[in-house]
Amino acid sequence: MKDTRAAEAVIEAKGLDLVFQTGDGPVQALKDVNLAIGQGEFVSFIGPSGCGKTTLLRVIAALETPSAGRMTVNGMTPDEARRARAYGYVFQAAGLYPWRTIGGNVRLPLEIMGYPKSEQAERVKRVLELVDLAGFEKKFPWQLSGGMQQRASIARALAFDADILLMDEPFGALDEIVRDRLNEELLALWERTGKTIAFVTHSIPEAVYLSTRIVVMSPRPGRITDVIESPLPKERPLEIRDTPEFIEIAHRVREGLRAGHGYD
Ligand SMILES: Nc1ncnc2c1ncn2[C@@H]1O[C@H](COP(=O)(O)OP(=O)(O)OP(=O)(O)O)[C@@H](O)[C@H]1O
Repeated sequence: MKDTRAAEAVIEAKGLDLVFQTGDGPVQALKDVNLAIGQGEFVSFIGPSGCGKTTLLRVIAALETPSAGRMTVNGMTPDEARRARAYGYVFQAAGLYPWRTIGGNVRLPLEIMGYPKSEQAERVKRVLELVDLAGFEKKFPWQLSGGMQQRASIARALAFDADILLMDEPFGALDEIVRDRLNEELLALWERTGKTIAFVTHSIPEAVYLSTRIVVMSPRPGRITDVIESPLPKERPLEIRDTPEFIEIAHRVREGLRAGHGYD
């Protein structure tokens, strides 16, 4: 599939293959993945379990090494990009350290990276405000709801102000109402900051609501089967999900999932 964004791509995969050697033989987690993500895009990856969504995100983050092909992040290798602090990573579970306060958790990457103390404090304050957690700095994770903990983990990923945010099913474990709210907040944050976001989800409505582009993947071998552009405006109240345009894109995503081996 030809991609016109290649020229200004911040994340670019070319002919990417990744094979895991397991006790049961080789597993082709990614096969011939070609994709270019442009500056400021919000790209979701959707597909059934085992289609390689997490593996692809992990390749971007230098946590997995491809068997063939090439991944570049800001024109660098993923490992160079990691060292250049090109991205923040948000996992499915909030993964906060229970013995550290919310502020202490958000500050951790800044401590590791050796930011001066005064700048640490200033950044922690700013990102907690950004995710609407001002005033919760001294609380411990167990004193916060699941949704608030996930917001704290987003704040932690934002703390060093990377241009790229990698998010692996960050809201998968939350109930629908909390998830709706965090979806709205994430969109507002994306609009305010202009970051490039790569987002893994199992949810069709979530993918359609959030994304400028939806990448549909299929398993065995893990590959991209469809890429759907969203014509929805940047400004998206939750009610947009009832519009014919939204329903039409959701339908196309569902069809894409079906064509690539059934989702339901
Ligand atoms: N470290 C590993 N060793 C061996 N096989 C692995 C490893 N990591 C992933 N796999 C396999 O690679 C394939 C893709 O896995 P991946 O976790 O990327 O899929 P996914 O689309 O994110 O799935 P899910 O939606 O369940 O999280 C699966 O078959 C998985 O079992």
